[in-house]
Amino acid sequence: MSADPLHPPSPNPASGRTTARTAAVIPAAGRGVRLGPGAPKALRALGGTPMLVHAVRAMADSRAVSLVVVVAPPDGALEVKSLLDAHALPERTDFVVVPGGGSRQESVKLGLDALPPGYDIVLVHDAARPLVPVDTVDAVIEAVRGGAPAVVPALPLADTVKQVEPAAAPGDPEPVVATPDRSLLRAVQTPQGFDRVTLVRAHETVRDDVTDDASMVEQLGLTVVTVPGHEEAFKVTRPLDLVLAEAVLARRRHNDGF
Ligand SMILES: Nc1ccn([C@@H]2O[C@H](COP(=O)(O)OP(=O)(O)OP(=O)(O)O)[C@@H](O)[C@H]2O)c(=O)n1
Ligand SMILES: C[C@](O)(CO)[C@H](O)COP(=O)(O)O
Repeated sequence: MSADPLHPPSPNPASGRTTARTAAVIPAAGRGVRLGPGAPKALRALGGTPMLVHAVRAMADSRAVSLVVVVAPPDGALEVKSLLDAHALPERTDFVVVPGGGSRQESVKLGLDALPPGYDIVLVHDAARPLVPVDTVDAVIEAVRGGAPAVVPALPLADTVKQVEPAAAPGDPEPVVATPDRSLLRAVQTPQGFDRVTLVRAHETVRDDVTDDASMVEQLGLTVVTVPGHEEAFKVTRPLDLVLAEAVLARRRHNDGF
């Protein structure tokens, strides 16, 4: 049968397959240098529970997610395994823990390598985004099921953005060279969702250091699309973020009657 030019084959093998199985990879091997001294960031407490446990629950809360691969600090896989065993997690979800690498990108690749066959859709979610709502997770999965090979949750920017040149000497002011059109800029979050074949190809092909997985798919020349992100999916990066995360969690618990 010859190819139909009006209906080319979908670039996404998971397209339209509402039964496609979904796994989440959670890179959690970072130190959290910007958060300040202490345990590895993913293991620090938020509302008395390690941030990583919140992030794992956020993925497992989606009924579509049946496997979560946690990428632990390189020497902390056993500790992370015990931690997950000690916390109540949904029984319908399987968990795998693997040691991570020296960069986020390496850690995600190690998580992908540990994925068993049979999962066509893969989410990549930062342990450092413990409060992402399940509706955001499900919106990402739906968009991948709908045919997009790569999907990112995104929010408009609240601040005006300036492009600068490096300062002439440390401590000197940086000259502003441009003010990009803010209406066309987005801050992207996780989970980012992918058809598995595309994500594996991106990690095998792209050698540049990048800060998110979607940009690797962009480098393959494929289209990445956005779905609405959520303010509560923010990344705990600096100390003030942890204060905000505690406040958001306390409000949720109050609203839920805990
Ligand atoms: N070698 C690394 C580095 C980062 N990550 C993970 O990637 C996510 C990205 O969040 P980020 O705030 O960049 O985490 P850190 O790298 O830990 O932060 P910092 O740069 O402040 O050390 C985190 O869940 C982090 O654990 C990882 O799995 N492996
Ligand atoms: C993946 C990410 O969270 C999307 O916003 C972000 O790029 C991670 O960047 P970081 O420099 O590792 O914090």
